Amino acid sequence: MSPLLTVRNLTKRYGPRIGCADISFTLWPGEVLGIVGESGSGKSTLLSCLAGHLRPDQGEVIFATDQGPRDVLQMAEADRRRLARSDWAFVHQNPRDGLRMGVTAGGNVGERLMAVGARNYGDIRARATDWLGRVEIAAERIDDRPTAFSGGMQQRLQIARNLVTGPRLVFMDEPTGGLDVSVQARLLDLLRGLVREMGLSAIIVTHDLAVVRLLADRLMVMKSGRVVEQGLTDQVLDDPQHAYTQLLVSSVLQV
Ligand SMILES: Nc1ncnc2c1ncn2[C@@H]1O[C@H](COP(=O)(O)OP(=O)(O)OP(=O)(O)O)[C@@H](O)[C@H]1O
Repeated sequence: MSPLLTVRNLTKRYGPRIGCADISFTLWPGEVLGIVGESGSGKSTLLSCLAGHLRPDQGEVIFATDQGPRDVLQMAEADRRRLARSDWAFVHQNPRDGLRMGVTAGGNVGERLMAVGARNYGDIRARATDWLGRVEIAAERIDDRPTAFSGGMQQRLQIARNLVTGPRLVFMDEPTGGLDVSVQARLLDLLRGLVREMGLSAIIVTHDLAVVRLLADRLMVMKSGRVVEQGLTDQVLDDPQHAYTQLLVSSVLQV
């Protein structure tokens, strides 16, 4: 088996300030990597660089495309966009950033299928209905706009919109952030089911250790733009080696 994603020495500065520095890791197919750290540790910067939303200053991001491993950073913009559409998904913390609020729930899901070539209306609607069900949105809401949905429903719709095309790599930025605790628990449960069932490969940024405990196979702990510790999730959380991770785990650092 070859890696799905290989990241080498990724660095992004904002003027003199470090966004993230010298990040290297490998993601294997079917693996979920959690990235944790307090606010300002560089998690979002790293995720944005990986997903192509931000141009790093240095480094390599090698993705296993259908045509073999390619450095995403060296690709032509049009090729990278095509790859992002067909192979990747990005779940934003705020569903408004990942949904089209003026389009119906069914349209939000169906549009992604059309973007990768689906043309048959009946088929698209059937698959959209199926996916709404999988994220626990009643079929009768298919023609409602997300503006009529609660925050938790909007987030579940965003997840359906992102997973309907069967992406090979899913980026998630604080997927349960900004929701009530009970809504978070339900969403987390749903995500765990989908991750297992679909064998998803994902990179999840969060400051919530409960999220990574439930979803991530492996964990990367960031501080001041650098990785201070990485390993299997249970190992890192149960026996943290770095003093900063120990603080995070003991909840002294509430972020
Ligand atoms: N657009 C920007 N311009 C200048 N500095 C930035 C910018 N975005 C982030 N930074 C800085 O880069 C560092 C990493 O920030 P980043 O937002 O990646 O951290 P984070 O761990 O995602 O934090 P949060 O959880 O609050 O989103 C911080 O020092 C931050 O101030």
